[in-house]
Amino acid sequence: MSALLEVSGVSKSFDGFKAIDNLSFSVAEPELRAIIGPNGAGKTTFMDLVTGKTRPDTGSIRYGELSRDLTKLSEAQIARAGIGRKFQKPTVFEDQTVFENLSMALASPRSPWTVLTRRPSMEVRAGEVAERVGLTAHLARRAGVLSHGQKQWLEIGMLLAQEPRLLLVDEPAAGMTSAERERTTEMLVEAAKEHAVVVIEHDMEFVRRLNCRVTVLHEGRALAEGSLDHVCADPRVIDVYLGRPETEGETADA
Ligand SMILES: Nc1ncnc2c1ncn2[C@@H]1O[C@H](COP(=O)(O)OP(=O)(O)OP(=O)(O)O)[C@@H](O)[C@H]1O
Repeated sequence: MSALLEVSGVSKSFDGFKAIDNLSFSVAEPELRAIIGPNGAGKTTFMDLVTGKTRPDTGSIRYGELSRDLTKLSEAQIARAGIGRKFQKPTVFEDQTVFENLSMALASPRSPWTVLTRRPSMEVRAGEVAERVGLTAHLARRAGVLSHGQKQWLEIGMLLAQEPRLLLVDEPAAGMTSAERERTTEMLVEAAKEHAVVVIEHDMEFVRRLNCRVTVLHEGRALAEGSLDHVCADPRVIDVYLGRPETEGETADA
């Protein structure tokens, strides 16, 4: 495993308020990483910085073998470089079928080398992606009639179809049933065998099932990093996020 993304000494202020404060963070390829932390810790801002939606005041964000500085690239260039982002709310084309949604995503691969290689047909590839996200039986259905969880899976599928190297996923479990949450963890664990996957999540059971390295953000800094058990035992993490057992247990502030 080598570092795919290397964030070094990044700070970002909004009207004098430091949302990200000298943050350093790296992710390997492949790797599954969870980011947890209290509201306002800077988790979304972190994703905004990596995807070019927000520019850092200081620091560098390097990516890939050529260590390209993402702070110099546009959002579109960053997406084309293989960084996919899933926002909290699903954004699928509700009037199109699952197959059509996946086909549209497949038609615009992010990685330049995918267009140079001979590819199986759209039907085959859409079928493969649908299987990865548990939607094989729903290919002909309109996306609008899917459950919330299925829409989230479809969007994950649309991102996977574009063959990202780094996938950023913001609170995928929100609003899902427990069965859907379980299926989603399996999906992300599977995806992280090939890609770098960074997941922001408040649901601690979900994070536990991801069984991966966890970074705790607090006031724009990485407060702790390691296994979930390791960070959960850190008194600083208990103070700012988990709360003492007699008050909140592991529920955090979801
Ligand atoms: N565009 C902006 N303008 C002003 N302040 C901002 C902006 N974006 C973020 N902030 C502030 O930066 C801080 C970090 O916000 P951010 O949304 O990154 O936190 P978060 O960890 O994602 O929180 P949550 O868990 O609630 O989503 C917050 O205090 C927020 O109000």
